[in-house]
Amino acid sequence: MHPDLDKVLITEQEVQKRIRELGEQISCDYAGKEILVVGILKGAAVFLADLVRYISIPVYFDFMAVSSYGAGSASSGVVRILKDLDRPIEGRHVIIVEDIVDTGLTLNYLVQSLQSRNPASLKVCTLLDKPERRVAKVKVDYNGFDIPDQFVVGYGLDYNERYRNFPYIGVLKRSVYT
Ligand SMILES: O=P(O)(O)OC[C@H]1O[C@H](OP(=O)(O)OP(=O)(O)O)[C@H](O)[C@@H]1O
Ligand code: HPA
Ligand SMILES: [Mg+2]
Repeated sequence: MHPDLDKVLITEQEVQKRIRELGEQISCDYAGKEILVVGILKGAAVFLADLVRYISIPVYFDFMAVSSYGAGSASSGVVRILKDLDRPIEGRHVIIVEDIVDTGLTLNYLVQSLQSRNPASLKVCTLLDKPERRVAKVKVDYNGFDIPDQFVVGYGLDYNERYRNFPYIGVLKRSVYT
């Protein structure tokens, strides 16, 4: 285990097993259709890359990059689009793919933005959900794991852009970020 971590919260094997289940569930739910997965950069890139390999129906990719900014480190809920989708999504079955839903502010904004573009359907798939921290009410359709209110890194999740490459989810030591 990396020395900056308190513990491994979800092992590589547990992550992979759960992503396989999510991919199979999505393939079953959308059988006979094709889907567009929208990855939210940068955190969701690792999850999306693994998830799509467990999806057996036709799947297209697009990506968005957003930045939330506010006073200090707390998200203000004001979200700015840094990179928008390459193409319109009207009439398509869209799944937003996130690594984590924390306050829900980012996702709340994204759902509103994409819903206004008239997709045939819009769902949300996240690897991690921290329900205790929720500020904005958002509906999550596919969730890998509920996790406690601890700062986690790995498998796409960063602290100051570090640790995204870990194949597992770990709890970062407080001393690293205080
Ligand atoms: O529910 P919220 O409180 O809005 O937090 C969740 C968002 O924060 C993280 O992104 P971040 O802004 O750190 O960008 P990154 O993916 O590039 O790390 C994460 O990937 C989600 O998009
Ligand atoms: O626990 C977290 N870790 C990394 N990035 C995050 N963004 C929201 N919550 C987290
Ligand atoms: Mg981040």
